[in-house]
Amino acid sequence: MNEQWTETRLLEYIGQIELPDAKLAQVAQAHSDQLTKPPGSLGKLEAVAAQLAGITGRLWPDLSQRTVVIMAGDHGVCEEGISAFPQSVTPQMVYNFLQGGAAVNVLARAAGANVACVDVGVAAELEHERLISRKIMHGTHNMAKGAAMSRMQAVQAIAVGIEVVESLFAQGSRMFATGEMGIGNTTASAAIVSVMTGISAQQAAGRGTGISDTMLEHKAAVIKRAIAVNAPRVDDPLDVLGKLGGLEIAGLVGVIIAAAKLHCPVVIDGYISTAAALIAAALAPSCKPYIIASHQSQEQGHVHALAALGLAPCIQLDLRVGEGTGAVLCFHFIDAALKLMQEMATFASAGVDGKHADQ
Ligand SMILES: O=C(O)c1ccc[n+]([C@@H]2O[C@H](COP(=O)([O-])O)[C@@H](O)[C@H]2O)c1
Ligand SMILES: Cc1cc2nc[nH]c2cc1C
Repeated sequence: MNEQWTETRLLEYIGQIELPDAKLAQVAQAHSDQLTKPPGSLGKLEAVAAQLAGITGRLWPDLSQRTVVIMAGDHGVCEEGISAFPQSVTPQMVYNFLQGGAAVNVLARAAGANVACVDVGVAAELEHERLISRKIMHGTHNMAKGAAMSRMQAVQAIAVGIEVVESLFAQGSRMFATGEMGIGNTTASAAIVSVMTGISAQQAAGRGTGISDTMLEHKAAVIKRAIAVNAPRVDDPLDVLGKLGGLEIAGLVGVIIAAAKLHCPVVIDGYISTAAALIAAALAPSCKPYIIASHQSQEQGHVHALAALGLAPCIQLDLRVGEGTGAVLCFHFIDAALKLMQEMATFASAGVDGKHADQ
């Protein structure tokens, strides 16, 4: 473990996040308006290209080196019977990521992305040469009975995310996707989303890995109990994260914050990643313009979580696997947006009459 992070150090780090370059984003949009298409007709692809220019400070950023960071952690709340799968699947899937056989590995290879897998809190001893071992604790405590972790542990897990991204950046990565693995983490995410957005536990609870109607009702009751037992303070994101969070969710908070600090786009995945984004945005509002929402998950609370962040997802494929799958898929759209900006002819260069009837 590297040097301990204090809350003050974290807030100082957050204070260094700069706003994106709004002028360059405007220049990118003006260029887009010169391309041979009706203005705005490439929709979100145009908006993303302008956002990338603002984030990176370059009209044609080189984002070819990109990494999906998979944070793995376990959840004490599993003892309440809220998942369709046993906790042992978390370490087993970590080895699957490291061997390259999971859905996210296949999609990452197709999108030219590296996979970085981090043990931030798996409840088993893991050893592998490619594993980034930064375990804070062996899974969280059961949030239905008390705090999932201490405030200090939440800060340390955020610091893991920051340090991992700083190190990947030093190795050349310029775009990040958030991924995670943790049996039980849709319960922790739902609790966070419920507190941060004001939706009920029933609205926030989803089927996760595929639970029955009866289990879904029980899961909502567990989430409600966890919120009542812990009484998290909604205006204190570290309090919410410590009491209801997962270690991998905290790790992803750090990933988002560090990407913003380093002027890199960070593409968020499904429900768990968006719960992390809600905490990150509350802790560091300046990181919000660096976030790109990839997809809308099947988890019923996801649409509310994205709306609370003011984010619209790029795609809707009914995914609910997590791992960073949807975020990595979104890299293809980002590549497409940049290629259009760079390779399309302008009205002037192609001799196409670009005068709009209303002008
Ligand atoms: O990303 C999502 O929206 C998503 C939705 C449902 C399930 N998951 C994945 O499934 C696991 C959590 O499901 P559960 O039922 O154990 O809470 C965890 O490893 C997540 O990566 C992920
Ligand atoms: C098999 C399996 C793979 C996963 N990937 C992310 N969460 C998962 C949960 C399960 C159960």
